[in-house]
Amino acid sequence: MEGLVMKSTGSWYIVRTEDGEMYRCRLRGKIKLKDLKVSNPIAVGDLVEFELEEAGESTGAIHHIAERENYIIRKSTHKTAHSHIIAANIDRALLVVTLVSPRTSFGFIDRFLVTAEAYDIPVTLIYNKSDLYDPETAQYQNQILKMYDQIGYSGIICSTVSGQGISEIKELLAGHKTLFSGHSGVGKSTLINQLSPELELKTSVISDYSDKGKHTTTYAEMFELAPDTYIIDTPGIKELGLVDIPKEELSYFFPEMRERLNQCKYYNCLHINEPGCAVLKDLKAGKISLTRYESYRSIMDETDNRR
Ligand SMILES: Nc1nc2c(ncn2[C@@H]2O[C@H](COP(=O)(O)OP(=O)(O)OP(=O)(O)O)[C@@H](O)[C@H]2O)c(=O)[nH]1
Ligand SMILES: [Zn+2]
Repeated sequence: MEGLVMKSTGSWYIVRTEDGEMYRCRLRGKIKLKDLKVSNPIAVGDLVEFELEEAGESTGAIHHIAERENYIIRKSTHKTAHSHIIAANIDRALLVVTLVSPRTSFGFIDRFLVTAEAYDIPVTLIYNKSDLYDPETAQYQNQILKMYDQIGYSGIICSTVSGQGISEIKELLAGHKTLFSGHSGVGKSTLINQLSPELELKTSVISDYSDKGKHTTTYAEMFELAPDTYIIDTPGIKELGLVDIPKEELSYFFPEMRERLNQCKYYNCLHINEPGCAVLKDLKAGKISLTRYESYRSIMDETDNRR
């Protein structure tokens, strides 16, 4: 049988077949892990083949994992493994942010975007709580939306109170697997529940299956919103694991810098104070956003300190 992994803790996996049946599966024997040291060899979003342990039972053994298009990891809580795969085969990530109550920092947004670039996952920014904006904030919001849009991160302004943007988000999700992320309090759960009124019911079905009273909130879970349309919720996952990017390569993960790299005088320009730097020139000219550049420098300092 074939199915899609809806939840993965590392010791068992909830697999959904095309007819909508759920199976609790384990790994049969050892599947080769290549060189990646992870606590869960199979992740949410993986397509797997499995066999029923016994005819008529709802437990199975997985014997094959289809090759992944992409995956995203975080640091593992296990002592023995380096990382935990949050999800695989993601079509798009939505980062829910807010300008008010609470305000999401540019640093957080840009770290998320760098990570997504590194994993090759397109991102759309969801600016929530627009019902709380005064005219000034609304204007500021438009500037920010435009700034990110120009470098390839489209945005949708939305509100779960007024309903603004909700249908646009639904359209974006249709037919895809979409990862939802965002700081606590931005309205991620409220939004997800509005996108699918039946979701709460489905959530409880999955937890009945797997949790047995134990609370494991740091595992991503996938839900079906509509046929062929899935969302991956990441409760309690604060940040995506920022892969360790050498500082010489960091600018490659900022699209607005990447497109200027071959215009810098030095091929190994770090865009800090080098003469003939195309990034600094366009930063001064206002063609590169100062907040983006500040995030670049701050991520670079962090990597320096970790080494
Ligand atoms: N005014 C306003 N409040 C909202 C909106 N969306 C959500 N909220 C409120 O924001 C608060 C946080 O919403 P949640 O959905 O719990 O946020 P979350 O991001 O899931 O947070 P965690 O559950 O902590 O991860 C709640 O009080 C919501 O009612 C919105 O569009 N406008
Ligand atoms: Zn440069």
